Amino acid sequence: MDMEKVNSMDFGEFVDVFGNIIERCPLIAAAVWSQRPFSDVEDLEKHFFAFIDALPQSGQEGILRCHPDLAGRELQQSTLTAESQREQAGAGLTSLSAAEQLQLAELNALYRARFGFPFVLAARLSNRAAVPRELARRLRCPPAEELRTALGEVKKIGRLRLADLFGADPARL
Ligand SMILES: NC(=O)N[C@H]1NC(=O)NC1=O
Repeated sequence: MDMEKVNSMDFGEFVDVFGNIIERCPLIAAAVWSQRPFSDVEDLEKHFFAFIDALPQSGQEGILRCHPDLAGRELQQSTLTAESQREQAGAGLTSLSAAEQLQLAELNALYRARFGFPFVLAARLSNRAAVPRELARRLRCPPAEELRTALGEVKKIGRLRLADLFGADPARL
């Protein structure tokens, strides 16, 4: 895909293609469409991120709440989005032992109880051993810092998804 094609997309097509750059938040793609034309992928990405940054805290927490748990119920029930399924599988989270699943479920529940939103991590940059370690570490962070960290992970996920669509190297975005 190239930018000329993106800039010529009508609203419906744009939201179909970019609606899940931020997990289950097509509203963000809908808002970004109004800001076309985009000069390059980096510029497009900036608009997604600026929308997130401009939200009040309740909206930012809402974005986090749109994310499925890592190795959670939706993975078990095969109701994840295609992108999330691929990311979680890539990190080995679809082949956890029963004990690993239980450990992650307990940590996910503790995290949600403490912060009021699910634990979000760019699974493609992690692996099945690192996920529970990172979760346990972030559980001890102050809430304001944790919100910033979690939104940073949302952006990493978005950057990787954009890079997939454009066949780009995410490090160069
Ligand atoms: N909870 C959570 O981090 N979920 C997200 N992470 C990721 O890489 N894909 C997701 O859906």
